[in-house]
Amino acid sequence: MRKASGSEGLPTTDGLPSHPVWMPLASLAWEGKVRQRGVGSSSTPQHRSSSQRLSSSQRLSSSQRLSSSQVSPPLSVSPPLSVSPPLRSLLLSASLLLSGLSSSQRLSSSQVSPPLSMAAAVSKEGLVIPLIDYAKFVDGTPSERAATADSILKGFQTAGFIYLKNHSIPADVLAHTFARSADFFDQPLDDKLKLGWTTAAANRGYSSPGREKVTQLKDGKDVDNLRNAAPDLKESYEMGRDSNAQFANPWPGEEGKLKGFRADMKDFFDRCKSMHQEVMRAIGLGMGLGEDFFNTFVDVGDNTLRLLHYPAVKADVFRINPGQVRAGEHSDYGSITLLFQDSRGGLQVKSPTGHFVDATPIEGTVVVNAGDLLARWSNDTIKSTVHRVVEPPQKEGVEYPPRYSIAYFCNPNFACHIETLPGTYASEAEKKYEGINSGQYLIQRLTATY
Ligand SMILES: O=C(O)CCC(=O)C(=O)O
Ligand SMILES: [Fe+2]
Repeated sequence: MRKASGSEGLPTTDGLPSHPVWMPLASLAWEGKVRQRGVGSSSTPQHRSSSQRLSSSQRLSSSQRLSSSQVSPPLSVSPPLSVSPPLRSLLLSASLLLSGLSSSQRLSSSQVSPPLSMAAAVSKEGLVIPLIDYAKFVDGTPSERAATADSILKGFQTAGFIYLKNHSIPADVLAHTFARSADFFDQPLDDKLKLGWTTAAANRGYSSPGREKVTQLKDGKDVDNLRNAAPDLKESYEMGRDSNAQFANPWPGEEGKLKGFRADMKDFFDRCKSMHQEVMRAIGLGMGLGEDFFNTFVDVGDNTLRLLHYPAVKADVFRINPGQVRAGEHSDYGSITLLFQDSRGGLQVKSPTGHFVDATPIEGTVVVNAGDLLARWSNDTIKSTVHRVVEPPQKEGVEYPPRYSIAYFCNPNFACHIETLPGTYASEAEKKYEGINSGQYLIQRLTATY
C-alpha cells in the first residue's frame, strides 16, 4: 500500500500500516486540501458543512482508537505494533495533542468502555475479517457511529472483507428471499433457459451451470479453456434495476409457486440498495471524506441482484478432478458486494499468504466485500480480495446437499466518472489509475467472463 507523504513512517496507534485517512495529522492536511481545491465539487454549503463535520468526528474516532488500545487487551484484528513502548506512548501523546483532546477527555467513561464491534469472524493465515455490529453505525451515538465506520473501512483496507451483524435486512425477509430463490431454481430447465442471460450491457437473466466462468484470467481463450476443464457447479439468475428503460429484467411467469416473485425481488433489491448507500456513508466517514461524499455516486442503484444455486453434487466429483470447485476464484467488479450465504459453507477468501481460508457462515450476518472498482477508486488503499466456493467443509457422505447464496453486486452509478479518491494520494504522481466511467468498466469486466 502506498503511503502519502507527510505520514510516512508513523505507525497508527493500533499497529496497522499508516495511512493518511487514519491520522489526525493527515486529517488536518486533508481539511486544508478541501479548502484549497474545493473538493466534493465544490462550494455548496452542503459540501462545506460535511467537511467541517468530518473534522470533529475524525478527532473523536481517533481518540477512541487510542483509548481502546490503551485500556484493554488488543483484539485479534490488530497485528502487533512494531514500535517500542516508549516510542509508542510518545506517538500516542503526539496524536492526542494533534487530535485536540485533553487527557481528561481521553479518560472519559465512554472511552473506557469495551471497544465497539472489534471481534474477528475469521482469523487465519494473516487474514483477519472483522465481525462488526452494524447497528452501532445505523442507530448508535455519534461516537459509536464514527468508531464503527472506522472498523468498516479498516476491514476493507486490510482484508477486503467484513462480516456485519445486526444489519439492515430483517431475518424473515432474508429467509423468504432464500425460499423464493429455491422456488425459482426448481423450475424446469427449459423454462429457466427462456430467461437466459444475454449481454454484459444488460447483465440480467439466467445462467445455466458452466455458463459463467468467474476467474482472474483476462484473456477470453484462457477463460474458455478453464471453463471446459472444470465448469463451475452453479446456476444463477440476475436482476438489475427494474426501472431501467433500456434493459428489462426477464421475469419468470407468476404462476404457481412463483406468484409474487417479481415484487419480492424488487423489495429485496431496494433494501440492499439502501444498505449499499449506508455502507458507502460509513466508508466516506471512515475515509475522512464526510458521510455524504458518496451519496451522488450511489443513488441510482445500478446494481445486480444475483440468486445462486449450487446443486447437490456427488462428493467424488471433487476427487476425480482436483481442480473442481463450485465457483472459481475471482474478485468482484464493482464497489461492494453484499453476500448472504446459507449454512452449508464452502466460501473461501484468499489470505495474504496465498492460502484460501474458510469464510464460515455466521448466522444473522452478511459478508460484505469490496470490489475491484472501489479498490481502483481508492488508489488500492481498499482491497478487492480473491474468493471462491469449494466443496463444503464437512466431508462426510457420498453427496453434498445443495447450497444457496444471494449476492448483491453494488456499483457506482453507471453514468459516474470514477477518479482517484481525494486523500488517497499526496501528489498526482501517486495516482495509480486513470479516471474511468463506471458503466464501461463493468461491461468490460463482464464481457471477459461470459
Ligand atoms: O456463493 C457465494 O458464496 C459466493 C458467490 C460469489 O462470490 C459471486 O457470485 O461473486
Ligand atoms: Fe464474488
